Amino acid sequence: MKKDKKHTSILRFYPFTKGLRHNFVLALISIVIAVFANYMTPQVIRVTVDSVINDSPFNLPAFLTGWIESLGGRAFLRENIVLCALASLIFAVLSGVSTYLSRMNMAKGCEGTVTKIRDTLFSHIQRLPYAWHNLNQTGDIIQRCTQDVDLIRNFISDQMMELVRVTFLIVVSLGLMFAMNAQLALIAFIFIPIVVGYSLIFFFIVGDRFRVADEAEGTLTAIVQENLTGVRVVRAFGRERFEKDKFNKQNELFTDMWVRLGRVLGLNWGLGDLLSGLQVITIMAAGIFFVVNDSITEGEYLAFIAYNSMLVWPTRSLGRLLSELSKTGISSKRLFEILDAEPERDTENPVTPPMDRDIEFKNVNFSYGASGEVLHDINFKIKAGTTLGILGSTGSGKSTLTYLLDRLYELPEGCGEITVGGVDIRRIALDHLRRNIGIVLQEPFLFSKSFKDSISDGSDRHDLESVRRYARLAVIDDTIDSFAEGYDTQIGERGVTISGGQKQRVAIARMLMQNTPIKIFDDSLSAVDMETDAKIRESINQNVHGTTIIIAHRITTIMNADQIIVMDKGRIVQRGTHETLKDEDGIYKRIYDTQRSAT
Ligand SMILES: Nc1ncnc2c1ncn2[C@@H]1O[C@H](COP(=O)(O)OP(=O)(O)OP(=O)(O)O)[C@@H](O)[C@H]1O
Repeated sequence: MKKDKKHTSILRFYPFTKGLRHNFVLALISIVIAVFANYMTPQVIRVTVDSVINDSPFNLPAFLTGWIESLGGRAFLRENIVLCALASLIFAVLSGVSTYLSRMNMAKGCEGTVTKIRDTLFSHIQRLPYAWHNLNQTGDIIQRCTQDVDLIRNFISDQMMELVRVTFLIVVSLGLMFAMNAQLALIAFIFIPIVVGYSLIFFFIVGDRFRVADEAEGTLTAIVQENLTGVRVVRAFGRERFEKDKFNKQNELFTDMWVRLGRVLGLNWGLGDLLSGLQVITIMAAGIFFVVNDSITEGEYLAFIAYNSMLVWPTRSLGRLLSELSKTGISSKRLFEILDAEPERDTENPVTPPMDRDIEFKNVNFSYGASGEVLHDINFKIKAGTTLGILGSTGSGKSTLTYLLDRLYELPEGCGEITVGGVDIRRIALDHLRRNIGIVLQEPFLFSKSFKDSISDGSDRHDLESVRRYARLAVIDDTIDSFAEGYDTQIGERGVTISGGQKQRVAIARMLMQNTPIKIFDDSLSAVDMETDAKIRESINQNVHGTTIIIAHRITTIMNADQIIVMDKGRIVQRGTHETLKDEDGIYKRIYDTQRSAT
């Protein structure tokens, strides 16, 4: 995947919060109220100890002192000491309710935002070019869409709120401590820049190690995914041991990365705890010294210790949050590497011409990149409604012709032209182009659905009878009926396993049902026996209309085509009909003779 050189900040996710920002604001307000309520309890203790139990004057804002005096002052509170406990209870309830409201609003805002991120990622991936998918490992993409999105979710739901809360806690704690005793507060404060400073150093070290660990995990996921997808090849070639070794090696590398990351995190937390412990002991000892010297009252000392413990925890959290933030930064960068990838686009003012017209390749040259040209000077025309057969050795460029026609790969300007009805396909709306071209691949992919849904592609427009009609054309009807649940039989992971040839025939039925004016069979009869191959071709010839391209290695599959081209090393080396080519010296005749003598 192309590495993003730009500074990618988590702030780039801000647009995804649209429509949910009120939830974040409410969560923020609730958190501030909760912090305020938390901080009031030590004040209640201080006033109770110093001014209700002892005789110090009420050190409170004027309006509160006035209100207490109007009730009857110290004497009234001593008689009704339960009121002091009630005040604590009110603040505890206020804190609980506000915490609940902040969590609830945060969950709404966060889950809504993450849902949008996931939706955007998924639909963006749908629109990314086929070439992008070929270049990037599926496992790594899955890992980014799950694990990295989860880290963003953690950031929004926990870290972001925590950052606000912790900053607010630190500011309020320090404010109250400075108001009570500036010297003692200064001692408490000195530790903060030290903890935050060393956390910043870890922020960069952790970020780097996390990136390496995350990439290693992406590779590990890709190995598992490849192994599961290619399970048949693994078994058939006895590659289990090789695959296991490959997995173990990557697993060890991945473990090693996390152990190294854990070591740094452990050091970070350990050092942080040590510093926090030192700070608490220092404040306790200094506080006692201040009480003995009458610089602060006992109530103030108790409140001070309470505020200091409230300060220690957020300061530690700030350090932890900074190291977590560096992980989030890496994850957001990895997600934006996907989101910034250029999707497939139509040209300006795309056209939607009729597609049941002649197809023409004119002077087409093509390469997949640095690997050299795979198509050289390709010229041919398929008259509308006729069939073109393509024969050629492996790697001669047959499939590339169909990729270009379907614009799975774009033919660059200056590399020739492909037209349908005289219109350059680069000007045709992609959606229109692909809706009008049906392709069956050699190894078709079938989703885990019933036979009926696989053939009708889940569309409700088709009843069983019409599905059956296309299954018959693809000579798969009898096979489907032989399953106990017939057309409702589930195929794939949760259902029956069908053979390669059966898969090809289901895919052919699916394509025929789409009834596209252009149909491509890319070596899609390779896994069926010759007799079935003949039956399928026969039924298609008689019942299906439109322009057809058949790529095959078997002469019998293409021999009835209106014209045949023979490809070799990216060039058309022969063209004609079966009748002309079978007698012409060249690849076609050689293959024909070989295959004829083998039957
Ligand atoms: N996505 C790709 N990236 C780079 N090179 C590719 C890509 N796809 C195919 N090629 C190369 O292009 C050449 C033509 O491949 P293509 O699949 O078109 O051949 P083919 O004639 O269809 O082969 P086969 O009969 O084996 O399916 C081959 O050398 C192949 O390695």
